Amino acid sequence: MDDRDQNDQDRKRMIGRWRVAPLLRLYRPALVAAGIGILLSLAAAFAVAQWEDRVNKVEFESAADTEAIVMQNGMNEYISRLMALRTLFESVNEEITRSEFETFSGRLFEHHPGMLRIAWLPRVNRKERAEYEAAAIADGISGYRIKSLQSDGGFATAPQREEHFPIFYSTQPKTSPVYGMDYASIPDRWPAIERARDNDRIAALTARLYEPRVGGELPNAMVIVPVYAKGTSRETVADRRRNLAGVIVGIFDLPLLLQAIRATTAASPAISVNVYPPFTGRIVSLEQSLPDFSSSQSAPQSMRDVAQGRHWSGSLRIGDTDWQVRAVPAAGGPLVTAYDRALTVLAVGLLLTGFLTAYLVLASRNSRRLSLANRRVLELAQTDILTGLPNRAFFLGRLDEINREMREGGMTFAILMLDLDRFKNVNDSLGHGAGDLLLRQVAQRLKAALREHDVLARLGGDEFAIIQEGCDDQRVCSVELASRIAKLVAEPFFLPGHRLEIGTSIGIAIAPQHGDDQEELLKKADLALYRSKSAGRNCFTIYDEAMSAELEARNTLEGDLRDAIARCQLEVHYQPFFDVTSTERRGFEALVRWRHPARGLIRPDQFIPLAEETGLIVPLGEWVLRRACEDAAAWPSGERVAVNLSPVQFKEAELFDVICAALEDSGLPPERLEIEITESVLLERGVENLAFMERLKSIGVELALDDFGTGYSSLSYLTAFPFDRIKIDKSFIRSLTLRPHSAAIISSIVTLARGLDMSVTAEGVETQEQFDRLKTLGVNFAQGYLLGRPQPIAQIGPEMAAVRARLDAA
Ligand SMILES: Nc1nc2c(ncn2[C@@H]2O[C@@H]3COP(=O)(O)O[C@H]4[C@@H](O)[C@H](n5cnc6c(=O)[nH]c(N)nc65)O[C@@H]4COP(=O)(O)O[C@H]3[C@H]2O)c(=O)[nH]1
Repeated sequence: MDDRDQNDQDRKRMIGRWRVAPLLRLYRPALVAAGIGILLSLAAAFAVAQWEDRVNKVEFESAADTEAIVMQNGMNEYISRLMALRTLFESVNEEITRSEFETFSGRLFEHHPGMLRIAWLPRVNRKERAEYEAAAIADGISGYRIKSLQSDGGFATAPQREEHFPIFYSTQPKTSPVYGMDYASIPDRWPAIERARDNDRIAALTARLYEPRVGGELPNAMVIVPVYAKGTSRETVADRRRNLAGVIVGIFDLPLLLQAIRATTAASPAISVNVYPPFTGRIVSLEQSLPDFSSSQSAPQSMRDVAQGRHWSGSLRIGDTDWQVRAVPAAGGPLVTAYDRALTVLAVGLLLTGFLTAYLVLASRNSRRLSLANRRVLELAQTDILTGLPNRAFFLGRLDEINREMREGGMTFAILMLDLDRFKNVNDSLGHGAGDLLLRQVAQRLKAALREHDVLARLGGDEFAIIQEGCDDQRVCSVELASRIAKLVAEPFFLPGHRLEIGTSIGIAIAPQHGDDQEELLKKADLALYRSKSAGRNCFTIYDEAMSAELEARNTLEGDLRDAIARCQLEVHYQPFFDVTSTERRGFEALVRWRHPARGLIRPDQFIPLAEETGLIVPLGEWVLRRACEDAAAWPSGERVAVNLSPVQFKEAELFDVICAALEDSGLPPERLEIEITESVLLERGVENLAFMERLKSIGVELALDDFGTGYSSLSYLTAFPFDRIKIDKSFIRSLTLRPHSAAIISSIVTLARGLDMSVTAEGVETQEQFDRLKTLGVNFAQGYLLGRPQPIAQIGPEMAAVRARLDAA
């Protein structure tokens, strides 16, 4: 795994703390919609099903009502035919002959297919028995005799009794054995005859035929119509018993009868009607005797079936009995609730739910994609591309979070601000590619020094920051970490072809001790860092309150400095420099002073860095330049003025014009102006600065390399840039008489300068001894307290006289 992958994972781990979102939560809207949709669809389908059911019920009951009325009318019609036969029997004077009976019955059969059999059973008393039997035989029924039905189904000659009701006429062929069968001898039929007789009403019962119709296994409806003797009274039961002439028996094939009625009345095929025998004292197994009068195969098979499903109950009056009628919707017919509308509603509901769910799933997916993309953008926005570390934005966000957590939890944490020392040099000398490589290596080392939950970020450039938390003693912990880091970063780095040594300055602020808001803590860590930097780099500093006081003082100073230029509080002092050989004065270096109304005279060391940081050096420098040119214009023509230019001024595009304007306005010849620059100017913008220096040289201005020996003192600068003079820093001069190798260095500088056609000025010459040694070493010019301190312009004259005397005496 390379560094970038590792960084990627680390970053994801950090950012991942707040980005976990379960899939279920993502699809929650779709799932909720699906759930609600299914429930609503089911509820709507259920409501529609109920409604369909109600509508069907009403339709079914109305159809069943109609059907029952039609059946009753049809049955009444059959009964009325038998009543007509009774009328025939009761109205004629003569006895009805067999042929008349057959003719009448034949008509009945013709129009009423449900009429299975008709018979005439005269009332025969004991005395008339023989006469009747003889008459029947004479009428063509051979062997006619009054018979009683035996339990084995056979016949025996009926025993003598008071009265018999034998079949005399019948629609059966004359050869049928039923002729002569005495109904008075059959247990269930005799009571029916008695009921009919006593009540003068048609009695009805279920009966199995002695000679069943082929395939007719179901009981038939038998009706018994009493026939009384013509002209006799039937007022009282006694009258009726006395005057009964016989009974007409009609046997209905109920299935056929009802089907015929339904056929002729165009009954609705949507219902199936079943008729059951009336309840009687006998135990009748209704399940077993269930007749199915419908044509449907799938009709209910039992009363229980009927009762369980949708059904209609009524009765069919046959004679003196009420037959039970049950109607059910014909299977597969229109009155069976098909629930097609409910199913349609359910299907449409589910379809819509499906569409909505699919839409929400897609929308959720899209939003997830979008949020992932957003997260990626956020990750990128919070990542430093170069090192893969979190960037400033992430750091500040995290700092805010940790700050809040800590405030609530009452714990502490530390911020460590890091700034690499001399990184700029690497960038400038080896190029940005090398600088980038170095930053990556630094990032890796820093990461290695941290625990997993510490936050490390690159804030930009060569600035890194760390949040360290979770220590018992945060101060001790942060110091340990800072020293570990300082040591790690001080170790050499190896870039292709280069071994580099840098360092890091660290500023530490501890929360909540040093503040409880993000801005304050960062400011204090920065202050501490600033202190580390000014303390000599590759060290760490913990913030203390004095730093803030210092900052405050600095801020005040900055404000004052802004006013200083406008209020003419700045002064230029001049320090002379002399030709070492001739002891002739060659000119003055212009050194700015600030006459502060409260603090008195302030030296440039105390405000130039501030002016450079704040950019005030630009107007300040221009003011000094103009003043120096103006003052120098009045000096003897052989004396020059040297003016310091800050690296910050070098970045100003108008600097050349500013110098030209100062020369022009003052009338000072350019050859009498010397510009002093430090090596740091050469470190950056080398090409541009070289061009600028060439331009100055082209108009005659001289250039001096100031403070030589304090910075990098790269000899390559001397050859690359067109300097006229090298100014050896006073630190060398100070050690000149103390350390022998200082003299050797100065000697080589002099040799080098000569070779490059440059002159050498020694700064900070304070003693005669130094002066003499410099003279011996071949230094061209000397400047220092021995020769004259920086003085206001007004004091230059008297001072100079004293100096001259001193030099001459030497
Ligand atoms: N100990 C000791 N010191 C001596 C002796 N002879 C001269 N000096 C001091 O050495 C400094 C020489 O100036 P510098 O190296 O250009 O160093 C200057 C220069 O870099 C900067 N500076 C002064 N004026 C200006 C200005 O107008 N513009 C800019 N950009 N920088 C300025 O401030 C620095 C300090 O200036 P000063 O405080 O005036 O300090 C001056 C001067 O007073 C000596 O014998 N012994």
